[in-house]
Amino acid sequence: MTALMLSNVNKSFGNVHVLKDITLEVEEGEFVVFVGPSGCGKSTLLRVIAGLEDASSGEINIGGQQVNLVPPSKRGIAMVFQSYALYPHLSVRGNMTLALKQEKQSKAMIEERVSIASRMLNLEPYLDRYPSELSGGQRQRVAIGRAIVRKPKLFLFDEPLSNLDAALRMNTRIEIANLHRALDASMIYVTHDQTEAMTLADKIVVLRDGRVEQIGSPMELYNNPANQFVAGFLGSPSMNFLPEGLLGDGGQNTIGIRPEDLFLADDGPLAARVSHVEKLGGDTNVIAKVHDQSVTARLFGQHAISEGQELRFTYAAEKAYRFDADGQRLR
Ligand SMILES: Nc1ncnc2c1ncn2[C@@H]1O[C@H](COP(=O)(O)OP(=O)(O)OP(=O)(O)O)[C@@H](O)[C@H]1O
Repeated sequence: MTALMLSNVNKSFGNVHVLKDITLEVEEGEFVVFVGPSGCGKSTLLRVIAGLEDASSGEINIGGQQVNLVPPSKRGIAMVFQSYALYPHLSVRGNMTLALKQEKQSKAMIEERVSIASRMLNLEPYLDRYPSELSGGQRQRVAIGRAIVRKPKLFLFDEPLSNLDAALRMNTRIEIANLHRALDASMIYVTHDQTEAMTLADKIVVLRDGRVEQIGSPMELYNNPANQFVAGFLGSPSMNFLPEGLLGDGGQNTIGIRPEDLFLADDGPLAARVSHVEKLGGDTNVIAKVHDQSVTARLFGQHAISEGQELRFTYAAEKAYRFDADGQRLR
């Protein structure tokens, strides 16, 4: 069954058209990530799905039911916000049980659900603490616990990890992946962070300026981007784009080469002058100028390369992407 279906959803604030004809599906049990640059409409789309904003037109279907006119609390969804949005005057247990109490669920059922969720999230020692007595990571786990106990048909996460430091982000990312596996729930997750998108998603939806640019599995999008925007958006460091003319091919198109597909070669076609080197230990990122174009090469291992050095790079022809003047992929 389909957990969520959006058909031609539009949203305008006054005369600002923010979401443009969004059509997509989330299958039951699927983990779908929305990515895109700041302001492209990710949060607005999530809020329209949750019912916190009304769609201006189009249809929203959750678990087989059209929900355009159904209030948020009746949509069978639970949302986890970046800001956690916990009630400061309620304990962890109080925060986790509030919605169930409001739904007048039985005491035994509430106990059982809190017990299962707090065990899953390692929150058992903290049930009687208040949010102010918890770390950022613990607060985020409470916010997730509060969503889990409601057994929603669909989980919505709005940049849940962006307030955490790098190490905690990684741990929490792994916890969310484990949680998804354990709950077998349908989840939609908004993020800026492409590592989160690539590692968590069954399916990524790339948005740009309120439109869907491409939908696919992380590897489909990485290996087969439909256009220059998607090619440049996924991958870190980003894909290099060079005018075809620079590579001696004479055409007017743009050639895309990923940093990991550039290699040092004395007779390589790309003559470059190194402008910056990032030594990461396992890898070395070399940022260099080819004529006036900046390119980044990600070389495996450690290299004695320094600023100002002249190098030549090569690449395998089958690893090069071609885009026309409008940024559409040429095959
Ligand atoms: N209530 C509102 N009234 C008017 N414009 C709004 C409102 N909410 C959002 N917008 C506009 O809609 C666009 C999309 O905003 P949204 O917050 O959905 O983007 P986003 O992709 O989530 O961005 P970010 O990654 O920066 O959080 C922006 O141009 C924003 O200014």
